Amino acid sequence: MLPVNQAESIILDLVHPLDSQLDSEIIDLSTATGRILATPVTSQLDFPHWDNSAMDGYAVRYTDVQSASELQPISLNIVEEIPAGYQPQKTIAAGQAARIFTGGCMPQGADTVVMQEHTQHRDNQVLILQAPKPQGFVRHQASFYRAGDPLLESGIQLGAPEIAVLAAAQCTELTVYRRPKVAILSTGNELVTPYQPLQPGQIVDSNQYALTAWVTLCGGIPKVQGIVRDKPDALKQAIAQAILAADIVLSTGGVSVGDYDYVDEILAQLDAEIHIRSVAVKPGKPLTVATFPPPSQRNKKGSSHPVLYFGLPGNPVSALVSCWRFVQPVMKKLSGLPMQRWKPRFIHATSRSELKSDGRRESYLWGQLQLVEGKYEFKLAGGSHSSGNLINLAQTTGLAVVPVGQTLIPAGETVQVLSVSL
Ligand SMILES: Nc1nc2c(c(=O)[nH]1)N[C@H]1C(S)=C(S)[C@@H](COP(=O)(O)OP(=O)(O)OC[C@H]3O[C@@H](n4cnc5c(N)ncnc54)[C@H](O)[C@@H]3O)O[C@H]1N2
Ligand code: MOO
Ligand SMILES: [Mg+2]
Repeated sequence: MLPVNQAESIILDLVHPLDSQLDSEIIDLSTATGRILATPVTSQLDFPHWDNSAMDGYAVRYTDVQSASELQPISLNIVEEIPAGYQPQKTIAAGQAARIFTGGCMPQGADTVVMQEHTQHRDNQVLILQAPKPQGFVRHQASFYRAGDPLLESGIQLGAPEIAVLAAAQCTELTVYRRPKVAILSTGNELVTPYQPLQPGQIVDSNQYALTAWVTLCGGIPKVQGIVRDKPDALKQAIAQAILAADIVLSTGGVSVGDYDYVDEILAQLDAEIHIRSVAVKPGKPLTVATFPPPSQRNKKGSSHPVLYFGLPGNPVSALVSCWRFVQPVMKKLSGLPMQRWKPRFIHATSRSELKSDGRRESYLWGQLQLVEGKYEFKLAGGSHSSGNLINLAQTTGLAVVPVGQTLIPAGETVQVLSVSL
């Protein structure tokens, strides 16, 4: 059994991130949410595009109004009205002002905006009741961003603010990394789909659904391979097919020492290189990690990297915890995210209850990470912490770690919690 940190570094060393040229695609802005830029983006537009007003008020020449006060207001002639979207036609001369609204273009000659609250409007005249700051309330062209400068770097994942920036910059075609393809297969004679009636001894293949959901949330493309029976020939065929379909293969079940646990044997028959067979982690001890050589014969578009195979344990909690702990950083690293985004995130939190372990394996206890008055707390899920109990896994946001050699973390103590949120 490998210690968790050793397993982690072996696994992460096996990952070849997608290639920014060979593994990229051009997509439209409207479908870009969640995608990762493969090339930097530059805009040909300045931000703001032109000098404009930050307030509803009057565009003036600062020198005209610098001495204005309530006692000695200064009167200016209004020569034009400038709502947003209107191109000013007049140049503001001495003694003149333009009525202007937020977002309106500054007219020639004016350099300052006086907010409406510091003025009095009479017919076509405005009284300035307070001296503004020079250039006050003017948003100057290119003061936020200058055309041609770098706008967004490659490796950035596109969320709402980035999508807004790209839209404003009229960058409507984007080069992003393709989404990693992940083949998912479940092994087990006892498995049926959620749509089939259960016969005695059968259970539902929940892992297929859990992993499909998780891969989708990670930004991958799940390639659902279905249920494979615990028969060597069927398994061999299914694994051979899965590695053709994907960058990563996730199988569940069949990796322990039982008579029907064939995964490792089949991987060896298919000439996979097996890097890990078990890890000192609870849950998730039987974890097989293997690679298949690059698919050189396959006439596949994209870079040729080894296919990474994860033989995850069948127990539903073990399968998902193994994914969170070991495969989540793999997915992120593969996807083109920079290191600070793919490294597992451990958070110091105060445990609300005592956390127990047998001390032999690094134990991961599931529950919720909560921010209480600015500090993280860990709330252990109630009920059994058996790796077969997926029921209380619902709503998990963190996994509290009890290190090897430790059997108890008392309530109120600090614990390291792996955040599983994406
Ligand atoms: N003698 C030993 N027995 C076991 C050991 C051990 O060290 N010595 N390790 C135990 C641990 S820990 C785990 S974890 C499991 C892992 O078993 P496998 O990966 O071989 O998985 P299976 O035997 O196929 O199934 C285990 C369990 O999970 C259920 N299962 C399987 N697939 C699914 C699925 N797709 N959806 C939902 N549930 C699934 C299956 O019915 C079994 O109950 O081995 C222990 N045994
Ligand atoms: O490792 Mo198993 O996952 O303890 O149940
Ligand atoms: Mg088994």
